[in-house]
Amino acid sequence: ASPCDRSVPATAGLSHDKWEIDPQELMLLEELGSGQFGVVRRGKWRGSIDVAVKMMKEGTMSEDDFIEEAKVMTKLQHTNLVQLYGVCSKNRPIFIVTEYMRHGSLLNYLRRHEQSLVSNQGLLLDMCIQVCKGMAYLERHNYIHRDLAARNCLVGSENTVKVADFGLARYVLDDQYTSSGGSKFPIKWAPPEVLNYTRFSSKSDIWAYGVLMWEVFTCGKMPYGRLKNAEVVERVQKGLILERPKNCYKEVYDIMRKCWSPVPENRPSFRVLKEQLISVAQGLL
Ligand SMILES: CN1CCN(C(=O)c2ccc(Nc3nc(-c4cccc(NC(=O)c5ccc(C(C)(C)C)cc5)c4)cn4ccnc34)cc2)CC1
Repeated sequence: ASPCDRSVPATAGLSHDKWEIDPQELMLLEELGSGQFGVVRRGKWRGSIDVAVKMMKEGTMSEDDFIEEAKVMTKLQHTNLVQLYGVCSKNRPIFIVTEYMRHGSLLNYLRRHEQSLVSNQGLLLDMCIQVCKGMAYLERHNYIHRDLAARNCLVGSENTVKVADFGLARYVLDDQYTSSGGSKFPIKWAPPEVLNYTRFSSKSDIWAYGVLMWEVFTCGKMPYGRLKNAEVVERVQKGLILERPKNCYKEVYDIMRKCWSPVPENRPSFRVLKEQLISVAQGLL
């Protein structure tokens, strides 16, 4: 019945949990890759909507806590956030269903298109601005990403770039990933207060965003090259920062450096950063 049909009670259709997706409405297609949690596949929802389906390997995440959080995540909606459509939580493994991004991770995209991107500072800056817009939305909603990096952003059609997996890090059970001493902890994207006290905040997301800008302007190089995590921790605590990428505008590098202020409060907000990046983009083009 159409929503304006008076004969049907207004709450019809809301009886089941809105964030719960019926697996029978999903058609699973090719594998897109596998990550921390297991296999990710492309799919079709209700026959026509392109989706990505994360099939959560048992024992990799605290599922009940995540399912609870999914209700909040589905409400976070922005053109630069990969939209969570819902979860299939009635059987195992649980599925996380999101909008589909056809060009894969930003990191792989940068590496694959280095030749055409390296001379296109305008496009690189635009990618950074898109990520900043998504992060400014999360900041406004007091939502911390906790693992912002080019590998956790995705590229869709027309060079759209979106932030993915925001907040998901809280539900990972592998303490090699969750503890700052673990082998899988993203040390190279972490500020001093996270290295020392695992104190996450929107200001620690800002530090990670500065490293993501460095990844973008180097077309996907590994920050600090082959340095071991312990050596990076030592350098960051001594106040050493990443060098200016080759042919990266000075104004852009100056903004990166502000994201790496040792004191969290001295780092800009995503709201301020967005304005600064847009004015640099206008000044350069
Ligand atoms: C021409 N090229 C051919 C090759 N190619 C692809 O194969 C390709 C195409 C599209 C892809 N799209 C997506 N790929 C993924 C995907 C694929 C593999 C692994 C993952 N990531 C994960 O599984 C994962 C990410 C983060 C985390 C924590 C919690 C640690 C932060 C844990 C797990 C995501 C998710 N998506 C959500 C929306 N769209 C996508 C991924 C890959 C890209 C295009």
